[in-house]
Amino acid sequence: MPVIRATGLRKSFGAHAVVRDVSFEVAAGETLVLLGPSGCGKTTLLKLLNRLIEPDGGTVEINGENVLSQRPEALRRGMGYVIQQVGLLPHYTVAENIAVVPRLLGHAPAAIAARTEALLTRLHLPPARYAGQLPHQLSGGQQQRVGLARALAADPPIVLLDEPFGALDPVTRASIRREFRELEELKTKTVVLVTHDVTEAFELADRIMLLDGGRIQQLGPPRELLFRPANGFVRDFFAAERLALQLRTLTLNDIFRDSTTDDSAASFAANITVHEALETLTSGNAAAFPFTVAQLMAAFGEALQREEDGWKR
Ligand SMILES: Nc1ncnc2c1ncn2[C@@H]1O[C@H](COP(=O)(O)OP(=O)(O)OP(=O)(O)O)[C@@H](O)[C@H]1O
Repeated sequence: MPVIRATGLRKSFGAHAVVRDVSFEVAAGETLVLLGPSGCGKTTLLKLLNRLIEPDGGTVEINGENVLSQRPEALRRGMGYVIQQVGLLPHYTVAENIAVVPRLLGHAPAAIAARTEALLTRLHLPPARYAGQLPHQLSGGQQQRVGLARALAADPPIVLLDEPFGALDPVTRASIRREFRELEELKTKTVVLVTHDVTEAFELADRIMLLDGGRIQQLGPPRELLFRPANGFVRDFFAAERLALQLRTLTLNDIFRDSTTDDSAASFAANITVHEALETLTSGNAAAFPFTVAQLMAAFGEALQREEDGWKR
């Protein structure tokens, strides 16, 4: 049974239809990324899941139960929620901010303290230094980490994230994203994440839902949207970053799979991406793999050709 099942969701503001007949499922432990241009309805769709917005039509079921049969407060406590503006309480310390939901749930103070400490440590905010600080004493990136810690504090099985790295510069954004991806805490959770950043979507998603004008244009694994676009909108949406996305999507396994030039794919981690291998090879570690940059790029070119041919067939 899917953890989240949305069926025929519709929402208008006045005459403006913002979400139009949207249906999807999210499996346990899956990360679904809602992607699309500004105003396409991503945030509205996310808020329909935790009843911050009620639909005009359609249903949302969480673990098979219609959300309308649950009290909104109870529902939201089972779903961590991170908003773009972080929304930390300015007069609460970092630790107090993180403890808000566990306190509401009546968790024991000692358990809350232990959990707060563990989360701060994992998010690279040493508790001895940061637990007692106020939000305004932190950088934007640190505040967003606290926002994430707060969403995870009560250990909710579902986490909803609306542009969680939105306020950051690109470099900080990329590094926090890496930490986020490696966070043990999130690997077991069902995550729905909103972004308009294509690279972010490709790095984090198990599946991407690309929206335009309140409708799903395509829903599938990143490589499917890239290599099998369902329509012109999908193709155009990724056009500007196509090569970068292909480098991040194809793995060594993919490009050396049918290759006669190299059959030693098994001798290295074949599930790393071409992008990662290139970074390693060009950062002074030329002996890291049994192939050169030129051989890697040739194999990559051949793999792209195979994908294109497969598409034409
Ligand atoms: N409460 C509201 N009242 C009226 N219109 C709204 C309301 N909330 C959202 N809208 C409109 O609905 C449309 C979709 O908004 P939404 O925030 O879901 O888009 P989004 O894809 O998340 O965009 P962004 O990436 O810019 O945040 C927008 O045109 C917005 O102006």
